[in-house]
Amino acid sequence: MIKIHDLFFKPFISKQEIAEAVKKIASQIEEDYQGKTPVFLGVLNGAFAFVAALSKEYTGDCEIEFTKLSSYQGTQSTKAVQSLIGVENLRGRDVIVLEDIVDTGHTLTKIIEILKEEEVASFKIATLFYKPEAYHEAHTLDYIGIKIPNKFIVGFGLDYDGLGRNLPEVYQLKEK
Ligand SMILES: O=P(O)(O)OC[C@H]1O[C@H](OP(=O)(O)OP(=O)(O)O)[C@H](O)[C@@H]1O
Ligand code: HPA
Repeated sequence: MIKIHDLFFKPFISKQEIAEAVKKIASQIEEDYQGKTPVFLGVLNGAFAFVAALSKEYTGDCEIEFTKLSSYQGTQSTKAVQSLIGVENLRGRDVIVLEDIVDTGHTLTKIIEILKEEEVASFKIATLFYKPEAYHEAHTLDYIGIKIPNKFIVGFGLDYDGLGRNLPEVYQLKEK
């Protein structure tokens, strides 16, 4: 068990399970994008670890870009998704959004709105973690690493109030 700020977390997803999920997504994308050069669009901050891991597994041509959106405060999602770094030069490109987690889907909805405005040629969504019980948006997710219950997690890019992103495995909030 670990303590971050005021809360306790228990081990939940191992490094090996994460590595397998990343490999699975990389090979699915490779199969779907043969002969193309997709742009991987990582959503900062949380997706940095997933983008780094996935891009090392991906053997085809790809470009890597980042955008920065923020919705979570503490352990709660807010509907006010702020765009902190915008996207550039995506017009006419095949974009694959790389998210560390899709939870309520508010962030994803905002990204999709932005990609449509940018007139990309196509877009798909890849997420390492997905909380189906929390997701209430209409858009289908194209590549899903690991489905998890609706409980707060940290590690592998995900934080609790700024801490925990550097943990190589994932921990789940321990309920009292
Ligand atoms: O589906 P949602 O409920 O919108 O949650 C998912 C988003 O929440 C986290 O980002 P956050 O807003 O915490 O910013 P961060 O990546 O900088 O931690 C995560 O990285 C996703 O982008
Ligand atoms: O469970 C979570 N943990 C950390 N950040 C998050 N952003 C959405 N869901 C989560």
